Amino acid sequence: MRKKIIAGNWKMFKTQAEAQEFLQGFMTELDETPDDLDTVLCVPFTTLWVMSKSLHGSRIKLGAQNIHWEDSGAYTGEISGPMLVEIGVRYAIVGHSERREYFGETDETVNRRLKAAQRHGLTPILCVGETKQQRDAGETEAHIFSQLEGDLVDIDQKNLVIAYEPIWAIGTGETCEAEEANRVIGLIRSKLKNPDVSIQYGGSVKPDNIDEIMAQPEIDGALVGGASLKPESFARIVNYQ
Ligand SMILES: O=C[C@H](O)COP(=O)(O)O
Repeated sequence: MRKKIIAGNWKMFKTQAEAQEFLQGFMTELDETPDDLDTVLCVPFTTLWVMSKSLHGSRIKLGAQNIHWEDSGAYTGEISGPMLVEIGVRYAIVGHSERREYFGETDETVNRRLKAAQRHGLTPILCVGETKQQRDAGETEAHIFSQLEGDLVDIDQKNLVIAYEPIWAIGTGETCEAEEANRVIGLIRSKLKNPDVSIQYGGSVKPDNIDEIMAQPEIDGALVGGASLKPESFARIVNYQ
């Protein structure tokens, strides 16, 4: 059965003090979440530990924004599976378009990072999506299929989440129409071996569009950037109707 997963991706925002302040407000605003919904906060590495302590015993799960393919080694600036697992992390975003664009992530390194996450029992959230140029050129499907082909080589699809994030909708306020996101996510699902993989939509998800997004039959959740930074807006998203 497909699980619903709403994850906040804080990107490079919030100090430890700001993270704790967020949590106080967020917990107050949050309704009782249903059993089939995972709420996840993917926070910067520096706030993982304090968040892990604060979230102990709560139903909110912790996520990292990246993971290295090796368990240890001379990889300055990277973080490994054992380091994340030790402090209670459960999810790891892999292959976000910002990692692909600014930090040279390729389908091959994404594939290696996915394998590392699974090896350590973490659930990877694999991000795929097209640029505006690719969409305008009618290359959306071909691009996403090519990403999936490279990223998913020898990946166990039993412990995997995919996020469809059209790059042109990230941080722009320009949301992909819910029906269109539903269509692309259906196409992504048609390429998977396991039909029960949860597939999220990401890209300018806000309190005022989450209900329509979550009403789509193919969409199992959301990966939320900007709107996950404010307690009241992220709580409204998690409390979707
Ligand atoms: O990981 C989250 C996405 O990049 C979406 O970001 P956004 O909600 O600010 O558009």
